[in-house]
Amino acid sequence: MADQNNKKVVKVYDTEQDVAVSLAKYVADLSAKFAKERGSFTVVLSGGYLIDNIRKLTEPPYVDSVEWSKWHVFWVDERVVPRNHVDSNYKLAFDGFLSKVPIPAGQVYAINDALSAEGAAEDYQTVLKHLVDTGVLAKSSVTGFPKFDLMLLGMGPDGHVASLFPGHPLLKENVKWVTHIMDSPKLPPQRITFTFPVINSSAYIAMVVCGPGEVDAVYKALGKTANPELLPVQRVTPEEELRWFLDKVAASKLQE
Ligand SMILES: O=C(O)[C@H](O)[C@@H](O)[C@H](O)[C@H](O)COP(=O)(O)O
Repeated sequence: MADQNNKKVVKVYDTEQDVAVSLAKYVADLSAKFAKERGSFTVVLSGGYLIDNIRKLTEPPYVDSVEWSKWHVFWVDERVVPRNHVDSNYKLAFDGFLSKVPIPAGQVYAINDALSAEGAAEDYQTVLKHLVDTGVLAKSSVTGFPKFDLMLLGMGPDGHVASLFPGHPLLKENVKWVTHIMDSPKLPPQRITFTFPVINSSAYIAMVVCGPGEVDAVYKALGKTANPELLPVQRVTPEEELRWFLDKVAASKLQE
């Protein structure tokens, strides 16, 4: 299924293993493209199952063939906990991915865990502004917001992406690049998150959803019945391509 108008591609694979294989190739191809075109590759991670879904990148051939030295790694959202806490998205990514590939430590932009939620969001935005000024991070000529090369996102059962939850006032934030939330319905409650203008200024987004937990949300987001109130995930419209990676279980209602 491909929709040229809004640059959305929906791919359904038999198993989660097939998703992981295809996702690794997709990421590696984009890494090669941006390393060649821009000399750097800016990749945004989320928490949840996504880190497990990208595990094939830590294995041959990718662990040897990807130009890891060009990678700059960011988080679309982070929980306000110490970096070694079990709830930390940084820890999740480090244990499952970053500790297994040779990305230079100075190119991994963790959230400052010594600050409050508000302070950490401001600090992260300052880091991003500096990287735009130095040309590591591109800037969208359409929106003026930073333009990440690739965001790797998951979706929650309520259709949330990053820490942007249904009905929450933060969905409307259109000035800040990074903001904070003190009342996240998914615990822990204090988080920092990219805003929609930043998410939607990115070049490519992979939306990775496998297993039974999000069957209804996938159907609401992609099914034929129009959903009167847009889920956060339905507001995701990157500049080049939004590609859904689903396994058959997650897509089961779509295929009825
Ligand atoms: O900090 C977080 O909670 C994540 O970054 C969040 O945005 C996640 O990607 C979705 O909630 C999907 O989570 P699952 O993959 O666990 O369903």
